[in-house]
Amino acid sequence: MPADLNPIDKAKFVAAKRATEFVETGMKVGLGTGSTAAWMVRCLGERIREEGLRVVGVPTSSRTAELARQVGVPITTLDEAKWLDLTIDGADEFDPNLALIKGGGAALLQEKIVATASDQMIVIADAAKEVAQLGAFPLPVEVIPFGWQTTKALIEETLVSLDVLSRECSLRMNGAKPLMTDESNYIVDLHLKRIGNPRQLALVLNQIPGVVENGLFIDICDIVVIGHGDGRVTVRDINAGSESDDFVEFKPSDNIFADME
Ligand SMILES: O=C(CO)[C@H](O)[C@H](O)COP(=O)(O)O
Repeated sequence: MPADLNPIDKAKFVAAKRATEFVETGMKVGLGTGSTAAWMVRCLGERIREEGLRVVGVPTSSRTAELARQVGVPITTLDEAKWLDLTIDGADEFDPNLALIKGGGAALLQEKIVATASDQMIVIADAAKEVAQLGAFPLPVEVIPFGWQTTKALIEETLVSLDVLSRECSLRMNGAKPLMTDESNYIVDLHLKRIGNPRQLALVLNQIPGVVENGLFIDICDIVVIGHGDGRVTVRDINAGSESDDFVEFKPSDNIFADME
């Protein structure tokens, strides 16, 4: 077991742990992807073992599916579950309206499908992910491999016309080869100026032939749980217009690190 976590991982852990308190027995839960979502899956596994919580998860990536199996979270497919009570996922950036940039872990397509098929989406993030305006984090766009260079050129043309392009878009690589998503697509990362109108950009991008989905999540996230390195957690609910702070005890059990050994 790691002796201790660095402040960022601690912040991710406490956000994840606090968010799992929203999960009740009998729920169908979308399981996000990424390092913060991985803590949430581990914390859910712990609640299943220790409290007998009964849930079924729908993973948003093959990586999350593997972790869920390892830590004892039962999983099913979205087609089987059809509609979910809750999705808990990480984000690369969130703004004051809880618009998000996601896809740093290349799972944005399944993440958007699963979150949209949920009554509620909770984002878990360390405080560094909060921004006044989206756009510092490169915006991931999933494209089909066929003609990807043409698609990329069309994306850049569109970004120039909207005056948001900062520099040339890049194809995400995995070593010497293009990174392949779980759906066998590519990811093009868009390097942008700050995004003035994320809703417009999301719509325009998805109209370009070859684009499968973009990493802007607009009007999908309901609650953000923000973790801080000292164990403080802020819960912001956009629909209720509320915000509250509390502390989550940082006491991960030895078991929770089992999959990391
Ligand atoms: O969108 C995602 C994966 O596609 C992740 O949720 C996002 O990249 C945040 O990851 P992390 O929690 O590791 O910072």
